[in-house]
Amino acid sequence: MELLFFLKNILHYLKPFWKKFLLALFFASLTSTLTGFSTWAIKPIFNYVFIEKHYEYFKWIPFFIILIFTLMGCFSLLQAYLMKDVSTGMVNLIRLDLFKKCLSIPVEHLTKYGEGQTISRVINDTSQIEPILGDNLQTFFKETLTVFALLGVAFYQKWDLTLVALLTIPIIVFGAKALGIKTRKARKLAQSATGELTQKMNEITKGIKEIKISGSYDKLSDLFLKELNKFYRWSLKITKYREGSKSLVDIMTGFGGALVIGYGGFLIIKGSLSPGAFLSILASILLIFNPLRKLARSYTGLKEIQGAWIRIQEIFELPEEKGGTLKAFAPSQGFLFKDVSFRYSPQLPLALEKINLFIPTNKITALVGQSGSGKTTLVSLLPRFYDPQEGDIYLDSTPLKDFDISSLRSLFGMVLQEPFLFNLSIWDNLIMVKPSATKEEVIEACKLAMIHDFIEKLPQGYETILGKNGLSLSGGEKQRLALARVFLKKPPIIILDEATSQLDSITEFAIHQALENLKDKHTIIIIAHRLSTVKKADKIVVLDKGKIVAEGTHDELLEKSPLYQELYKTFHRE
Ligand SMILES: Nc1ncnc2c1ncn2[C@@H]1O[C@H](COP(=O)(O)OP(=O)(O)OP(=O)(O)O)[C@@H](O)[C@H]1O
Repeated sequence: MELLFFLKNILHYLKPFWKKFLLALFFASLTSTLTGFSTWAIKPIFNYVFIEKHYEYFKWIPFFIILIFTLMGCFSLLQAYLMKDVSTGMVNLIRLDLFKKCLSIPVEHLTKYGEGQTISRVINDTSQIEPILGDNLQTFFKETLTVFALLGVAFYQKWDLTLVALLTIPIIVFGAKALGIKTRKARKLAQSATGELTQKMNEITKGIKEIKISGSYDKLSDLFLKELNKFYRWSLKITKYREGSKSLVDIMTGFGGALVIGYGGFLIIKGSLSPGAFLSILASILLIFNPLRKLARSYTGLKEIQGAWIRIQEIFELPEEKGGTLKAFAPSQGFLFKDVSFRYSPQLPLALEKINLFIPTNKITALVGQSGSGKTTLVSLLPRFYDPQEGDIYLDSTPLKDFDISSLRSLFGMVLQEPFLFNLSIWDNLIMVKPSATKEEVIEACKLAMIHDFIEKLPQGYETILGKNGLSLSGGEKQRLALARVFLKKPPIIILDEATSQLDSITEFAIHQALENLKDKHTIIIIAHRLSTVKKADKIVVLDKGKIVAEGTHDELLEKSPLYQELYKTFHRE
């Protein structure tokens, strides 16, 4: 049942390639027919040429053999090429679907497995199944046809002798089944170890400076070695089971051959079987075991794919983001949080508790509080990166859940402390948020973000390709580019989460001046530790351990909020 479900899932990806697949099957059937024909022909040729002494035809036998084998070779090549085309195409479709799925599942689920494990599922697990899928599809269809063709010949010659030879088949079937189950488990665990290796490498490349300074080489190498050893052990087991199924068939070939020779010899002596028929059956039976060996291998291969597929399926089964049908609009009043509580997972404490808050439109609202107080979490609920477990958030008077999710997100522009930049030109990174932007608009946005002069000085200017993840830029330059994106898109709602933390005070002041000018038409939410940047905000919200403890203007809070006073004092001391 489980296998059927899996096959149904995999074969769904075969649909676009069915013509090539059928053509491949056609060539496979030609190869199998020729194999059957060549064994069937032994009897008449042997009896006619050697027993009945028509030696004048003897000279044609080598040509006949060369012709048959050349045709078989050509058909086999065509069939293998087409099958490879089909299997690679299928895996590409699976990868594309996985990629799209990753983009459409909620952030919390995507981060559940860790970056490395997720990447590994999309790239490594699929690449694991590709060669086996190609190999298996062709083996399965071609060898099944060959087995039937050879069985047909053998039964036609002498059915009872053929049945005797096939006494070994149940042993092969049960053996292959048991080994297949073990292979599936081993493949799943080997893939999990590969995922852990990718995860570790991912962490190492991200934290390379800290690792070098902390001198934690040995500890990390040990962890890496542990995963390598896991992979090594499971890979060896897979080979053991895979080769085991082939060896089982080899052993059974001996038994099958012995049975045919024993019983067949007895029939010849008794005079009820001609030597030509005996040879033909013996060739068929011995030839059957070769495709049977491949089929047994193909079965364990199928189980191997199933092991890798279980991990892929886990991603496919993750729920997708659900939105409503309403098209979102720029708020005319603002956002309202009503009794909102949120935790990242059931085991973790509340990150936000009973939040009641109004964020007015076309004003600057600032969120302040100590590290871990819930500021980033609070703003992450607005574009619905996460949904609260309790309470509701409203855009004007409509719950956020009623809006179509992508139209809701299109209202926002966000700049984070570590902005994300693509490995593309500066120009492409900028116009990503507004593909129709003119050169003048882009330059104006960059001037507002105080990055235009810097870009102009680069040898390739706006066409400069950024290093992977924008590594060639300093933290402050990345932040200014990300701010330029926001100035270019001019979205109705702008969220700046520590977006100017890496800028010098003069640049930061100039950017906040530019933001002030946007204030009348845009709702701006700022998270900042430097209180100088939020002093002018229309409303400042003070958070502490996931709760709102005070709200007001800078002056009001200085009077009434001890925590704000404390934060302000600390800031001035710094
Ligand atoms: N993805 C996550 N999974 C689990 N817990 C998280 C996650 N992100 C944040 N938290 C936890 O939620 C709480 C609030 O974190 P949040 O990032 O919102 O605080 P913050 O006020 O923005 O902090 P900072 O000023 O340091 O950025 C913290 O206890 C934090 O450990």
